[in-house]
Amino acid sequence: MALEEVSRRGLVLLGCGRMGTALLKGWLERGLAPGAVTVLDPAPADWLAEAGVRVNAALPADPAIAMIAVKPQMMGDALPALQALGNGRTLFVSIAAGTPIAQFEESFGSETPIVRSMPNTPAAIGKGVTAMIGNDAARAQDLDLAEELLAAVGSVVRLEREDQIDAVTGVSGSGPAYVFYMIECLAAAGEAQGLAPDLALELAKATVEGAGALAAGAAERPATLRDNVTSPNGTTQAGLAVLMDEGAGLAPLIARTVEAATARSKELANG
Ligand SMILES: NC(=O)C1=CN([C@@H]2O[C@H](COP(=O)(O)OP(=O)(O)OC[C@H]3O[C@@H](n4cnc5c(N)ncnc54)[C@H](OP(=O)(O)O)[C@@H]3O)[C@@H](O)[C@H]2O)C=CC1
Ligand SMILES: O=C(O)[C@@H]1CCC=N1
Repeated sequence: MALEEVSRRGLVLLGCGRMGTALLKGWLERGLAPGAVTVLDPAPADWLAEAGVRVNAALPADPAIAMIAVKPQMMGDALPALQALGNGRTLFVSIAAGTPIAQFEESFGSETPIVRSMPNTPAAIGKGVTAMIGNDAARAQDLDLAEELLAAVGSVVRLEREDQIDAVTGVSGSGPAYVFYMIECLAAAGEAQGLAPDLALELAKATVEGAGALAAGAAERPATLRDNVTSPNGTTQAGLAVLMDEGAGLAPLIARTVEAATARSKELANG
């Protein structure tokens, strides 16, 4: 339904880099009309015009959505292009890390409905997860529209407070990169144990894919699924003794990783 409304009224995408592309590809594949999309980007990729998307064209009069997908550091340069849509019916949806709602209200007016969200790149294949929260001007139907749009490319959670988004960024916004690195490390470790590089990578990718799908679909908690792999005094137990070491294992490492990303999100918000 959201994609129908957006196809009718239009969507402006400010910044079409890695994350903007992931979302847009997800929406186009799920039925968003390419001609309803206006991309504003200084170096747009060729596929956009080829797909029928309007590129660096005039703003539509009353688009349903103005999506902000530029780097936090580019906001000052980029936001004026959307000025004309402020304080109107257009719902602004930001995906930018570390950019508070207050900054958008300052740019576009406090009557502007704004949703701040944090998606992740698996949205490109409909497997993203996005957390979102609206400002005071965002009415129930605005939040529903944002949620439906984001739900077209994965799952959506609504936050209670804006400051939760820093930790969300540290966990799920940045999280795909941690998992990709896990794949890299698993493959490299396989190579170190004598496997050919292609085989090690194939095994690592398939293992993460399969374990992720199993965890997502199972009624059991991940700890139970882990136990199911672990035979007493077997190979997994030997491996986990290293990975679950209290001081040097994965838990403290991941805790520090998420803490650093969360701290960086807060830092970005303070300029
Ligand atoms: N990548 C990710 O996994 C995620 C990113 N985000 C957020 O999404 C936003 C975009 O990140 P990401 O896609 O990775 O970054 P990218 O650099 O890949 O994309 C940003 C795009 O904006 C363009 N741009 C720069 N200046 C302007 C301008 N004045 N007007 C319009 N477009 C402009 C850039 O063009 P050029 O390259 O030519 O400068 C680029 O194409 C960030 O705020 C980030 O925090 C959120 C969740 C996940
Ligand atoms: O690295 C970043 O700052 C962005 C936000 C979450 C993922 N990428």
